[in-house]
Amino acid sequence: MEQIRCSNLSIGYGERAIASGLSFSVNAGDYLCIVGENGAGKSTLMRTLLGLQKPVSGHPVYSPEIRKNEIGYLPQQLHIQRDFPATAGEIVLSGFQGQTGRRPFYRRSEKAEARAIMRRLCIGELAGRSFRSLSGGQQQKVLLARALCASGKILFMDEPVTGLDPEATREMYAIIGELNRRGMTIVMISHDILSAVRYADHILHIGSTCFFGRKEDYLRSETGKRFLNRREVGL
Ligand SMILES: Nc1ncnc2c1ncn2[C@@H]1O[C@H](COP(=O)(O)OP(=O)(O)OP(=O)(O)O)[C@@H](O)[C@H]1O
Repeated sequence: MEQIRCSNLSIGYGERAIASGLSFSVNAGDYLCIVGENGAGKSTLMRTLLGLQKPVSGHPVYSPEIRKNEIGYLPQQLHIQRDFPATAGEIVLSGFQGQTGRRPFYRRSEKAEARAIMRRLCIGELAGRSFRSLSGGQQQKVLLARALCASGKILFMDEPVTGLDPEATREMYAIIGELNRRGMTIVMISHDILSAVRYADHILHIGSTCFFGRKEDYLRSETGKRFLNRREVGL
């Protein structure tokens, strides 16, 4: 089932387009990686898909079956957010904030679900710990758990493994893979092209040349070959 479709979408700021002619679709259960050079507009595209940034022209179309509270977002992390003075449990629960409206408290069912999500990510025992005392990998799992409170169907992630050590990176990819196997649609920006082509089933490459399609076709395409070669020789 198709969940998102973009036809000839232009993204940018004000009148200025950063990337144009973007056409792609995302189906239920897809694992899509968005790749491309620095500054190509990957984060801008993700924010546009989430309705946080106005498109220059065109607009993303969501299936009517997708409700806003079924879409989770793990934004690119800034150091400043990591100093947040709250417990890990409070941070995870705040993922329900979009759904509480004016209600100044969380429902018992929300608390139970937050606990269940934390247990699923093996961070249940961190609930009472201060967020800023956690390691980078633990913090990222807490932020992923927070995003999962709001994502029944689609999870958007902007470079979720940046700054993590190899072990924490492997764990994050394993968790994301497991969520995808359970049916969650994954849309991820990745700088790590080798992991992108390892884990994703679809690739959207934006930049001076664009590509959208299955991973196998990306690997055979000129865009894909050029980008992978450049990365492998460390340019
Ligand atoms: N709020 C903004 N106003 C104007 N221009 C912006 C704004 N945010 C980003 N840009 C510009 O838009 C372009 C694309 O930025 P974006 O962060 O989307 O690229 P990216 O592909 O995610 O980059 P990176 O790989 O470095 O994370 C850049 O030239 C950036 O300077």
